[in-house]
Amino acid sequence: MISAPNDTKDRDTPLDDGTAAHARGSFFGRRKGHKLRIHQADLIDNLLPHLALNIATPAPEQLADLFDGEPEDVRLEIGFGGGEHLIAEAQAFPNVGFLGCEPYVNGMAKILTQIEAHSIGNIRLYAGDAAELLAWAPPHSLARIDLIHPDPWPKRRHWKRRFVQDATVKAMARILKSGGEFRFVSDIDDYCAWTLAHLMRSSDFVWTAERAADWQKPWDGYTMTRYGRKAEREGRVAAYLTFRRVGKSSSFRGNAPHQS
Ligand SMILES: C[S@@+](CC[C@H](N)C(=O)[O-])C[C@H]1O[C@@H](n2cnc3c(N)ncnc32)[C@H](O)[C@@H]1O
Repeated sequence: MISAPNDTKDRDTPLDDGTAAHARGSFFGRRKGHKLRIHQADLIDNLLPHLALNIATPAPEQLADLFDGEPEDVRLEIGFGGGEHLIAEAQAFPNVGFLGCEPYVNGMAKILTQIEAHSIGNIRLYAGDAAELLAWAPPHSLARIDLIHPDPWPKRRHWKRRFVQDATVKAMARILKSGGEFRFVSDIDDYCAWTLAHLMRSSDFVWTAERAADWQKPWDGYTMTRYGRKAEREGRVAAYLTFRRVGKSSSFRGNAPHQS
């Protein structure tokens, strides 16, 4: 069964500092687009259940246990869209386990097609709101979180819909290992400034850039996504921001079931 996005009102959440409130409302986009082709619908029905995370049950102590073999690290990509970047990373790093989160069913169908075509074994999927996944994952369990061209919500009255909020920054800090990375890409200047402001006022992260080239150029081996290509075509330049998780989180001690 596909693990449906949970209604967090009806279950205990590990966090009570605002992340739960955000989890009730972090996804504002479309869940469905054009009708799926027959094979895509078949993959949703028959392949996705084998790869889907079931966040209604507690997370394993080690996220590596979700994968065959012993991945050396586990990473998460939030809102992978058509999955171009996630597929390329999973192929480039076969010893890493990847969690991909995307509520848009047509994106999920696209990535399943690629997973099947290339027999990729190191991706697990969640077809819901990433804030729920952040609340589910055990502390210090991820080496990296990627957020690539998130929905920009440019109007001021919609800023609260942006994925980057103080609560999600805290939630990411909780589950990233010390030294782990949060990578953010956007071609919307205002969202980049917003993200810098949110991450820099968190004592859990430092921005790693030392020179302009560090945020003006993509990382080595970076695979451009559909939205990245669209931005380039339309003349918008993306920024590539890397934040490193520093120290150990203390904000969540005492109220998280998964304590290290
Ligand atoms: C602008 S698209 C970018 C897709 C892809 N990363 C790319 O660069 O082509 C943003 C994606 O984030 C997904 N998204 C939005 N809110 C989300 C959330 N709360 N959790 C997970 N994914 C989300 C949307 O469904 C959409 O596919």
